[in-house]
Amino acid sequence: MTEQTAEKIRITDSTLRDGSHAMAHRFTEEQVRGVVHALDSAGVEVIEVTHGDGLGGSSFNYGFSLEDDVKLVAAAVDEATQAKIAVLLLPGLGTVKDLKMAHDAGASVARVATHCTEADVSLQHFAAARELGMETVGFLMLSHRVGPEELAKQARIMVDGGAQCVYVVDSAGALVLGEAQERISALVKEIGHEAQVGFHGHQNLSLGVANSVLAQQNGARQIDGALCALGAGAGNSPTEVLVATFERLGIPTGVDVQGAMAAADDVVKPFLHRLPFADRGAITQGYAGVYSSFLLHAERAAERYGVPAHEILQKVGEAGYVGGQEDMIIDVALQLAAERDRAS
Ligand SMILES: C[C@H](O)CC(=O)C(=O)O
Ligand SMILES: [Mn+2]
Repeated sequence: MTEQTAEKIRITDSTLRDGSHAMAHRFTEEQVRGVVHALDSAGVEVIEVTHGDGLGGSSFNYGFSLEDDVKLVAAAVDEATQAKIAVLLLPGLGTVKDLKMAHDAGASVARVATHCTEADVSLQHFAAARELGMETVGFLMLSHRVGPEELAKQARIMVDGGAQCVYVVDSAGALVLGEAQERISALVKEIGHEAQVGFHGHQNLSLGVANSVLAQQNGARQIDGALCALGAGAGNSPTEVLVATFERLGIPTGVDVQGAMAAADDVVKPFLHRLPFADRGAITQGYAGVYSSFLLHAERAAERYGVPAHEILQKVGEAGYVGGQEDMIIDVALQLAAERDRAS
């Protein structure tokens, strides 16, 4: 083991939020308690618990949750001894009222997510979160869609609005090494003296962990992961791999590597029906820059209309659809089915 003298980074585990996409939002209270107990015991400091699309996400368009978000947040808070419980909120989907209810249930970190060019819609949610005394984190989704300078300007808007950290969110798993690095550097330059910078990776091109290491080397101090990579698309950077890799690099995370590996293998793996995997659909998401949470929606449309999921995702990428436009997946599937019928 290398001697650890570098600045500590904070791992936020999103198994119980990004993993909700991969679980079709079917987490039970028992699963939430088991995962929180294991992560908390391993020393993970922040655990995110919400519907995959955040507070208020349970709906026809995004998929209904099995259990109410606030009930799961309360269970997570009850189970944790040291970890803070975070919630995600997409303005317009989740409201300030939802945030207050999550706060009343014990959530202490508010992560407010917007499309990478729409930071201004987060302002009232940051103000409300700060007023509630919550820690605030901004999430700039689909960060590959704009260049580093524009992304840094959006991060500035979030920080001026009350964000204490802003994440480069590689929602499509599309950022390739230097592309992640230059976005992190631009944010650190713009907001680094006032706020932290974070990185949220997806494994569609299998670069989540490598991009996270580059993010840390370029000044990111908060990094997201999920046990067994459980997340949308090919999943997130696996928490257990992140902590093992950072330990080998001499970067302290405060997380016990054996504890994280046990949490993945003994707690999460047994309830998974399918392990996140870079199959043709997920790779297409990274390659064509498609929002990872569109995967299951595309697979369902593929089955319903008899067209390949990867073809739907390729077209969705070409059209540039963003989170919230899940209904367009059906539209694309119908167009492909019509083309197929004309051709035959
Ligand atoms: C709502 C999204 O799933 C947030 C996220 O994790 C991402 O964009 O990636
Ligand atoms: Mn994600």
